[in-house]
Amino acid sequence: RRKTGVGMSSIEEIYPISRADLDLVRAFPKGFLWGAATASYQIEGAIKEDGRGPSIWDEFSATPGKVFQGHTGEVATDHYHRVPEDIVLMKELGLSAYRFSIAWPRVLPQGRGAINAAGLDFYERLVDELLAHGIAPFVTLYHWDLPLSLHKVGGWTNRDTAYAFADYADIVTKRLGDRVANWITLNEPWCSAYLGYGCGIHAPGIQDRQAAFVAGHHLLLAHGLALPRMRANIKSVAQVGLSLNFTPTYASDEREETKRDTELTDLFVNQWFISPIAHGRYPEGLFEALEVTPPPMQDGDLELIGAPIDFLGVNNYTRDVIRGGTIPARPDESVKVGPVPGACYTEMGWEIHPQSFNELLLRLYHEYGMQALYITENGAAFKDTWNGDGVVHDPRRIAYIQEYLQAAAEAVEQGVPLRGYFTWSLLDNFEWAEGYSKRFGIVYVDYQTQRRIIKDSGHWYKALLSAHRDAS
Ligand SMILES: OC[C@@H]1[C@@H](O)[C@H](O)[C@@H](O)c2nc(CNc3ccccc3)cn21
Repeated sequence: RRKTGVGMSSIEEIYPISRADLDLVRAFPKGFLWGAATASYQIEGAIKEDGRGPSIWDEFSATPGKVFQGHTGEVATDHYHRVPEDIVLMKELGLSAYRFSIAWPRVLPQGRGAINAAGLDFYERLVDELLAHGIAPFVTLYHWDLPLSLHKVGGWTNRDTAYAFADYADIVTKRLGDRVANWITLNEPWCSAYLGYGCGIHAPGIQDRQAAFVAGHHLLLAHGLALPRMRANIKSVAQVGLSLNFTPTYASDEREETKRDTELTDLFVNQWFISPIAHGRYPEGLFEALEVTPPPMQDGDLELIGAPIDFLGVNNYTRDVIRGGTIPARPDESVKVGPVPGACYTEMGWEIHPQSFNELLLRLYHEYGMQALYITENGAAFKDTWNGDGVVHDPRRIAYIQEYLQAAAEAVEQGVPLRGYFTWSLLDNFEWAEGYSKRFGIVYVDYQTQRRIIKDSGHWYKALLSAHRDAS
């Protein structure tokens, strides 16, 4: 074990940080939260244990052809049985916060009605263990694992599901609202709506654009209905937000059709959800561009949806470069060009482009008036290999996080109210339709043994977080 080459303090770690890293962390204010993120279906396993009910992802991943090599979340990283060791790992990494999601079907196996005490108890123990280790819980209430019984009566295309979500949020915040100060209602409703009901590559696997917009509205309504119920149960200092995914869109050339298609893609990918949340209205031209009719709304819906949030969770990984079609292509069919000369890509085929991350943060602050932002997901999948000892070299992930943090630091210096950063992900885990073929963790998981091995990026992240503590 050797001391860092240039650190200000005697940080003992396997992976040295650079002078540039030390300058980087100084850009972030005292109290900036450094964390890692996960989600229930991707890490817990134990899908039939202690009264958990089935979710749409249980059914979808068990359906042949839906997930890479038929992988499922049945075992995942077995986190359900490894909470104490995984929290020791978080402590070892020096995390000041941990973002995780609660599985709705563990708490309400039928989605509504009877509460599964063992499910609530599991999350209470998880929260108490985090607090005992000085790690702030950031709780996502919905990260895509909808109770199957609600899907059977329409899922997110049924307005009642929004009311069921508000009841679920009420139950969870009644139990944990005295201890959890950071709440995220929904993770990426765009993915739930469009990937789940529009193109169908995610659960429940429906291919119907109109249904996607009906589902999207009910997801937003769920958020809006839950807000007051949650605020009644949590401490006055606690904060509630939601996490939205953004993929900034750039024109590949100066042609008018390219500029038009780029703007329409931006409408569809980036404005669809932030506009109702920030401005209480859907973006002008969205429904026409997608050739759908406006989803059924009731009076008061948009006011509920546009109620103030305390922070916006920003999930960003990449950008899209668009080339215009000769006829107006629907934005969900826009032509994404690649590879971009000189660009680098992750294993997901996502371009590494920190500049677009910086520009996104500035836009969310200036155009949408967000008064507090957390990066609730940012990270990269690369071909990580483990040779059976305690080391996993992942220099490209270190470089990716360094570059994106540099872009975030510049946004902070430009006045963006960024309060924290959660890398995706703490652990390698079930990557939805890609199964276990894609590794995003700063900790490697050997799925044969469930052994956790901190990657070089985890050691580097630990040293960076320590340097920030020393510099604050
Ligand atoms: O793919 C990595 C993670 C995933 O594991 C998380 O559960 C999910 O919250 C998540 N969202 C994104 C970004 N979303 C996105 C959506 C459409 C195209 C590209 C990225 C990446 N990720």
